[in-house]
Amino acid sequence: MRIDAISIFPEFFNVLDLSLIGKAQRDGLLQLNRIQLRDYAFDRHHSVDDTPTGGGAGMVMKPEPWALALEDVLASDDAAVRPTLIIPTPSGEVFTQRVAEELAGRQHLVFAPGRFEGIDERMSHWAAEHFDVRRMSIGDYVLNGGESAVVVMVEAITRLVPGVIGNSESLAEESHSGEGLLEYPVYTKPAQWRGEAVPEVLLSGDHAKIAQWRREQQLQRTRKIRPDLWAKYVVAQEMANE
Ligand SMILES: N#Cc1c(-c2ccc3cc[nH]c3c2)n[nH]c1N
Repeated sequence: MRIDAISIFPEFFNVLDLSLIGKAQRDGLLQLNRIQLRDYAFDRHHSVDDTPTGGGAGMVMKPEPWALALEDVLASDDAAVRPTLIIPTPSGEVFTQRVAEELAGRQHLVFAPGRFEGIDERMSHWAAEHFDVRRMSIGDYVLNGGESAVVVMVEAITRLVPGVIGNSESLAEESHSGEGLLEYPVYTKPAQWRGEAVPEVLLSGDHAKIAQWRREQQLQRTRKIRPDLWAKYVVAQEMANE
């Protein structure tokens, strides 16, 4: 998988060189290119923003530097592959595990995190001629820019690429995977810690009972903590039993 991340703060993505995603890059499973947007602004100050047409507070990012950067990405891409352009925005579709699973199957992802009040709308209209454009939000809260969202999405997506996570079995038991239930509580040594013991069943060696306890914990947690996910789970169970 090739990933291009264009930003006025490309160093923001250095965190992706750590841990498993960094190793996946070194192993050749992922290619992560960081691109400085200001390299595509040719005035004396390499300015990438201007005042909002129609008035209003703040500044808006000009479309031209983005188009020039994206054209360079296209020029260095395999023409047979139509890249997916992900534009982080609070007004986008919600990024979920399902979306991460979908995008993990793509060959080439390009991220365009804006700053200021956002990017001139015409950029995404132009880009739609050359990319599959997805305006994406990582949640209902407001950030100062899209770079944090890119880090979140890249981690959620790339960990699903075969070979990136050593133990792919663990993916199936995680929150929001498979049936959409929350994950069960986990414990390790010591068996007794500051007055609290590990649940007895986990020490029993009875794998069937342990699996049953873990399943019950998933159901109880999901019902208590995420009634929205619980409702979806109940409907899915009813439909499966029809
Ligand atoms: N994704 C996402 C976002 C953002 C976001 C994205 C881009 C820009 C550019 C300026 N401000 C931004 C906020 N806020 N909250 C989210 N879930």
